[in-house]
Amino acid sequence: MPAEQRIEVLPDLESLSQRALEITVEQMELALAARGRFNIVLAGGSTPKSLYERLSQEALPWSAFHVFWGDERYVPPDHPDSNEGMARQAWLDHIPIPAAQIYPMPTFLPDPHQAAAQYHQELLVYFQSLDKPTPDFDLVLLGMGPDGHTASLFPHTPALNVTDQFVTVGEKEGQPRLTLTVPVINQARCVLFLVAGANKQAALGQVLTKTGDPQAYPARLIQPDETLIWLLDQEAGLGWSDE
Ligand SMILES: O=C1O[C@H](COP(=O)(O)O)[C@@H](O)[C@H](O)[C@H]1O
Repeated sequence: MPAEQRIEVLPDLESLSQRALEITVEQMELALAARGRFNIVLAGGSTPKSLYERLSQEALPWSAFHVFWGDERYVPPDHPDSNEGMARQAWLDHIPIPAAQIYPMPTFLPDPHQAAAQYHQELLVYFQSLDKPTPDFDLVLLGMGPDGHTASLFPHTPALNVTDQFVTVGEKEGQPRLTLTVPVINQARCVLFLVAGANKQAALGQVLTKTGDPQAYPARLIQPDETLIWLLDQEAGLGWSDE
């Protein structure tokens, strides 16, 4: 159960993205004040694109950013489905984050299991250099699909139950994807869900009422100890508000 949990419903995707920008900057400020760097995990899919475009227009202390991904389709970065490619085009290509502080998932390797193991190792080495045995990200951005999946944690798949790795192989319609595992996401200081569109309403009902089976609605598995924020647009969040 998160120490702080809230749901905010915004009129549309643009206002949701603006609110996500404000929260990202708040979390960045907290992280910089406490630890001098900001470890952020990016979501894929379509919803975060407008947030990334807004970030590209900001003047932030980019040299303190360390950027990771929560999931990736097993395609090269110049493929239209690539989460890395989308984030670079919308945001990262336009601001001076040092290249060495951007940590894409290694989809260039022939075997996704090998890639998951390599990204696990990259995270282990990075966080050990900060004296942390396991990743404790400052902010994890997540989306949610109409089926209740988040990152590439799809309903009724083995990836949901992986607890001994930071990264594993998810699968959608026979296509492999890389994904952070549930324990790693739950160890973040703040998890911020961005959910837009009427086609998410039914799954949200299962996830937010806590009645849904977590294996059927994997977003239910995301319960960080510290802060969990849901930003919903009006269409997705009809009837939802914690106020
Ligand atoms: O497949 C994916 O979709 C989810 C949700 O995407 P959206 O397009 O509905 O915003 C996303 O969280 C995940 O990263 C992505 O790979």
